[in-house]
Amino acid sequence: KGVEKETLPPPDFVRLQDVAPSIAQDMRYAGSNNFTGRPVPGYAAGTCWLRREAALALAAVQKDAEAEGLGLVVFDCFRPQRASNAFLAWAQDPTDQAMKAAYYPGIDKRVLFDQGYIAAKSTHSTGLAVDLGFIGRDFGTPFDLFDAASATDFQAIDAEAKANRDKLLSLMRKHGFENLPNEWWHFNLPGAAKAEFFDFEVR
Ligand SMILES: C[C@@H](N)C(=O)N[C@H](C)C(=O)O
Ligand SMILES: [Zn+2]
Repeated sequence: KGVEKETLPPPDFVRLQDVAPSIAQDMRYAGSNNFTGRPVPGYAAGTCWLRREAALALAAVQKDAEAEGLGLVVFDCFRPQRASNAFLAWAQDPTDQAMKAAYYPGIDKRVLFDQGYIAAKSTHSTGLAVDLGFIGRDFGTPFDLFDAASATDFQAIDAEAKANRDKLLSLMRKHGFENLPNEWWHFNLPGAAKAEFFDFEVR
């Protein structure tokens, strides 16, 4: 399917804040604390927008997490197509290595797309995908560390980090999400790859 050029969120998109206000939001692409080192085009604000079904499923995950003394924090939600386009341009610019040490120390940025760490047409642009963790918990690697150690079932991490990955995976699966195996933080609802893609600005 093509990308819908919308200026406003479609009616079946909601702000996560309106559905699950206790979920923390640390929307990394709206600021400079991300692998590009600067705010990403399309994120005018650090607001988590999702399709209603994804937001409701995430609210159910949060309820279960809170019952175990945990709290979710989201790092990315809906991602406008123009942001993915900017990621592609960034990956093709070898002169910009400002964030290499922090985000892709062992890999050439030009192969990040081929190796599946970033998608040219991302499920995030359907509003059915989310990047997240638990507040204050160690997952063995930081969000968006593009490295083999970020694979969800990577074994050579300490027991506490492994337990946190396993707990996040089981809670997300319980409420219908699928995980991207090479990134412990990335989840989407089934069918996201074939859903409609959007390009409205995040405000
Ligand atoms: C870039 C990372 N946070 C991510 O979401 N990766 C997947 C593959 C995507 O871009 O859809
Ligand atoms: Zn993601």
